[in-house]
Amino acid sequence: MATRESYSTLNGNIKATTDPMRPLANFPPSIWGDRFLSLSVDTYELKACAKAIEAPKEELRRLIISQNLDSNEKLCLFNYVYRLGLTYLFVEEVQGQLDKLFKELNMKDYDNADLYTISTNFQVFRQHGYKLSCDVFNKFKDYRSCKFHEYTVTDVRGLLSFYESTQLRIRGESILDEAMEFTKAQLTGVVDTLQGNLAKQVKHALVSPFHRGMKMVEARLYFSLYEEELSTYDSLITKLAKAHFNYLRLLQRQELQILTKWGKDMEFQVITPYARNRIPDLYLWGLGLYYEPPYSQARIITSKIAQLVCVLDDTYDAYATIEELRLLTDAINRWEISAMEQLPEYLKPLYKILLNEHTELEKQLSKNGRGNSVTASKQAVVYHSSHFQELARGYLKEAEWRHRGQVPSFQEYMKNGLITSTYNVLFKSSVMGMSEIVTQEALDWYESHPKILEATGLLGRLYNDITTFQFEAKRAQKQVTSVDAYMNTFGVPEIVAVDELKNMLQDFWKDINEGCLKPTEVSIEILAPVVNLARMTDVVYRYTDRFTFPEKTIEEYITLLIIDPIP
Ligand SMILES: CC(C)=CCC/C(C)=C/CC/C(C)=C/COP(=O)(O)OP(=O)(O)O
Ligand SMILES: [Mg+2]
Repeated sequence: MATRESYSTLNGNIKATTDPMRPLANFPPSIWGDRFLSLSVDTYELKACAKAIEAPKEELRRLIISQNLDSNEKLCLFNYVYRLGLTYLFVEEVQGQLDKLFKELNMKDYDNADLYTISTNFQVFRQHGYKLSCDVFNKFKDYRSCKFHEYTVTDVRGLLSFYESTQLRIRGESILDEAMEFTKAQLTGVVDTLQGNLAKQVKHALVSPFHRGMKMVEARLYFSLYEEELSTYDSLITKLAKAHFNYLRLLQRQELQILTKWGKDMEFQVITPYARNRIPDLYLWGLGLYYEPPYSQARIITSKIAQLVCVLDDTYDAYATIEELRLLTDAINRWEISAMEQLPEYLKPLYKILLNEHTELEKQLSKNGRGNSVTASKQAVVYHSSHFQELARGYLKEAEWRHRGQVPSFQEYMKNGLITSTYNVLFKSSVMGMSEIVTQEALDWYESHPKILEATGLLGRLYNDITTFQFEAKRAQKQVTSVDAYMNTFGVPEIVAVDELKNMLQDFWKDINEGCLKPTEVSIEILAPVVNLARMTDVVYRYTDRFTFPEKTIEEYITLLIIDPIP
C-alpha cells in the first residue's frame, strides 16, 4: 500500500512509526444517533398487547378449520393470512388444510378458472411448499403465436397476481420466465392509467414484488393497500392483523432500545470511527430474518453479530494497512486474548470485543437453553467462531488481491465470495439465536453445504458487488469484485459482465425457491431465515447499495415499522 509514512513489523510486534495513508471510504454517518436509546416500553403494555391477539386469533383458527368454506375460499383466506404475516400463528391448521386440498386437487378444476384465481392458488400452494405445476398457466398462452392471449392484457388484477406468481418459479419453468417479462411489461405500460388502490398496488409490486420483499413491511403495506378488499372479506382478519402489528411494534421498540444501548456500551463510535456504525439498520436485517415474537433472542444476536461483521469488514476494506490486516487475521485465527498483544493499539479494543461477545453468547445460551438445545447451541457457538475466522481469512485474501492489484479468476473469486458474503456467519448466528428449535440434525445440514445456502450466499455476494463496485473503486486502492473477475476471465466488457451476473441472480432465486418445495431437507422454521436473508439482500441491493446509503428503503422501513403508529 502506498503510505505517507508506514508501520514496521519486528518479530510479530507492530510499531507505529507514523500515520499511514489509509483507504478511507468516508461512509455517511447513521442518521439515528442515540435516538432509540430513550425508547421506553412498558412491560405491562407489552403483555396487554400480546393478550389482545389471543381472542381474534382463536376466532380465526375456528374459521380456518371450519367446513363452511369451499376450497377456493380457503385458499383465498390463506392468501390473506400469509400476506399479513399471520401464518405462523396457525402453522398446523394451515398445513393440515393445505395437505388435504393439494391431495384432492384436480387439474380439471382449473379449466374454467380465471387468471386471478389460478395465480392466487398457485402462489398459496408454492409459498407453503406445494409444487403446483406451472402447467396451470398453459391455457393463457396461444401456442401457435407463442404469445399470451390478448384477453389477459385487460385483466390487470389477474396480471398482477400472475406477475407475483412468477417470482416463485424454479429452473426449467420457461412459461414463468416468459410470463415474468410479459406481465412486467404489461403492468408497466398500464400503471399510469390506473386509479385508486389498484394503481398503488401495481406501482408497489413493480418496485418490490411480494415474494422478494421484507415480510413485515410487505404485511404492513398489504394492510393499507388492500384495506377495502380485506374489510369486505372479514373484519376478523383486520382486527387480528391490527392487534398483531401493535404488539410487534412494541416488541421491536424494546429490542432496538436494548441493541442501541449495547452499541453505545461497546463504544463503536470511539473505537472504530472509520466504520459504519449502523445498529438500527442492522436490526432491520435481523428483523427481516425473523419477525415472529418467539425469536427475540435470535434477532438480537444476529443484529449484534452483523454490527461486528460490519466494523470488521470496514476495517479490512476501508481503514487498515495490509500489514495490520495480516496481524489481525492471524490474531482472529489464534482466538485467544494473548494474541491481542501483536495488534496495533487501535485494533485491540475491537479484538477484545470479538472474543468477549462470543464468550457472552456461550454463557447466555447455556443459561437460557434446555436439554439438547444447550448441546446444539454450544456446538453452534464453536461453528460460529470458526466461520468468523474463515471470514477474516476471506477478507484478507480480498485485501491481498487489492494490495497486489491482482484480479483472480471468476471461479476463485466466487469460492472466496461465498465466504465474504458473510452468510455462513449470519446463518450460524441465526442457529445460535433460534436455540430452542435447533437440533444437531439441523446443524449438520448447515455444515453439508446445501444448495439453498450457497445460492443465498452467492446472491448476496453478486448483488452487493453489482451495486457497490463503482463506489468502492473510488477508494485509495481498487476493491476487486466479481465484475472485474468476470470481465477478466471471460474477456467481456463491464456492461456484459454486469448483465451476466444479473442473470445468475435470477437462477439463484430459482434454486432458493426449489429448496423450499416439499419434501424439504430441513423444517420450514430452519429454512425461513435463509429465504428471508435472500429477501433482505434483494430489498437492500436491488437498485443501489441501500445499506451504505440508507435514506431510501432502510430509513423508510424503520420509520414504518418502529416509529409510525399503527393506523
Ligand atoms: C456482503 C453482504 C451481502 C452483506 C449483507 C449482510 C450484512 C448485513 C452484513 C453486515 C454488514 C456488511 C458487511 C455489509 C456489506 O458491506 P460492503 O458493501 O462493504 O461489503 P463487501 O466489503 O463484502 O463488499
Ligand atoms: Mg466492505
